[in-house]
Amino acid sequence: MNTIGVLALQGAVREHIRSIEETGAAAVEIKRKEQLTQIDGLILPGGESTTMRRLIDSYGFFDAIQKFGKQGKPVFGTCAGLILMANAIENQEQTHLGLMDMKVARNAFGRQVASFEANLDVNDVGVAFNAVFIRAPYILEMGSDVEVLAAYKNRAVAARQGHYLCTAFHPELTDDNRLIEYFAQMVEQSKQTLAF
Ligand SMILES: NC(=O)CC[C@H](N)C(=O)O
Repeated sequence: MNTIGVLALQGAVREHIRSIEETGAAAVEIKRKEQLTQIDGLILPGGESTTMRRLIDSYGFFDAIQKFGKQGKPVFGTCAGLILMANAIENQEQTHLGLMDMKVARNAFGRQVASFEANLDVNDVGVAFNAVFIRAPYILEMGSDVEVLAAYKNRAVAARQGHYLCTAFHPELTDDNRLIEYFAQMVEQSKQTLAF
């Protein structure tokens, strides 16, 4: 059985744990970096990216997560997790894990529409997702290795780069598990590849 961890320093952890379990994979809350060796894929949840970054540093996760990704193990960032994965952030000098070749804008849909839901199709995954956006970022620019999977009002809001996946919205807040199932398949494929 595959085991998927959720970085459990801050943010929407419990909802991800539930959705992972519903795919049939084992779910673990990751609170110490040593636990990363026990999982096959990692989710970086939504929350507040600057707070999460502070906690990543204080618990010594920074190098450990980068190493996890460089080993070819899948990582899925939702909302603040997407910001953590980007290698550039608009109007901000500090970047975080830099796993994906993309520049993101934070709180990008503006104050009036801080939270909203939209009906989205996600390439490779399915149609008619009820996507929940909460003070969401979007992807402004990306390298040629990054494939946009979904857009809202012409803004890229879901993308994949090899074994890295990100969404600006929160799939864990609905009971539509197609995105987490897609990630679980990425985890299964990488496990088979890495075994050889
Ligand atoms: N729902 C979310 O994860 C919001 C992300 C938050 N606006 C940030 O910049 O980190």
